[in-house]
Amino acid sequence: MKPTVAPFPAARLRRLRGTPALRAMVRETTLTPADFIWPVFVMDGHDAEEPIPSMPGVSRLTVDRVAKAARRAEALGIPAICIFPYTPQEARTEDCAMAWDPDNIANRAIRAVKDAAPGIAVMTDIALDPYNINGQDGYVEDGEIVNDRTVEALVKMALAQAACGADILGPSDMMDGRIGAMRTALESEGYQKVAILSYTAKYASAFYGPFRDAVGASGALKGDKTTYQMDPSNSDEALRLVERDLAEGADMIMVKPGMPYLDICRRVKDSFGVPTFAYQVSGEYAMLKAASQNGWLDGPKVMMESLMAFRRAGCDGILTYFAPEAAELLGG
Ligand SMILES: NCC(=O)CCC(=O)O
Repeated sequence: MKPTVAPFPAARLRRLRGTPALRAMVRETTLTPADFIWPVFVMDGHDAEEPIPSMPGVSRLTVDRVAKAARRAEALGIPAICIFPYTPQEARTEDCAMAWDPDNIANRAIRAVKDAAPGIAVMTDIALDPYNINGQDGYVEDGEIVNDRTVEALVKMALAQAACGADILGPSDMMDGRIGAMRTALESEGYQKVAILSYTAKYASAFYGPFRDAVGASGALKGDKTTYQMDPSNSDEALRLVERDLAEGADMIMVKPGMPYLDICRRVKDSFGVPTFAYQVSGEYAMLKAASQNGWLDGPKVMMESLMAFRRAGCDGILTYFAPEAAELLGG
């Protein structure tokens, strides 16, 4: 559609920007607390939290405090919370068996949230990195991240999370074939209602640094993730991945990181029209927080502007550490 514009002065585009009422009338994009998924970090212990220095305002929470956070999310109108476990280095192993232990910290948090706030959708993370001795998302054999053996482990992890009541599984590992393998296993084990929000276009990004501090992976990670996460130079490849994940049974797809990849969000939404999410990752959060703490940016304003940008780029929702703060500002 080509907009019609009369010649000046018949057309003065500033007319509709003249007052708050006129601006509200012609606003094209909306942002509400229902657009957010709130990622939270869970750690062992009771009634405690531990601030994450590289993510000002974000703390790791014990399971009981995650349950409290879920009640807060519910009160604010945030529909979903996403759980990430913190694992100390000494608890990481080569076989990653803790990943599918029904009593690992993430699975205990899923159950606690379902108990405390049954109206909230619980999303999980599926990848081996929180449990892996070398911080990689897959098993490492002779220096290589192996695909098929990793997928078998991820399926076990998915089933354990589904058994604990997870509503949305978030495979973030970028192995090939994992969506199909999980979907088949979920169907055959009676978990037909469990949704998959696939981390489909997940780029090998330097913006994940603070997250690795948060989950205890910074010291653990050996090498990088460039043999499985996407090359930041690529865009067509993201569309092939979306097509593949949808064909394998993903219900929703994600682009990650967010702000530097809004072009990908727009292409994905325009090409497929499926529920599309973006992850405003830890580094994006840290940049905005650090600049606002220094007085270089207006924190609340850049937060809201950045979140609106995701919606304008076609995203149906945003995983963001700003979720509670933004929801409060929106009057949630
Ligand atoms: N699998 C989840 C992540 O890698 C999150 C990254 C971030 O927030 O930086």
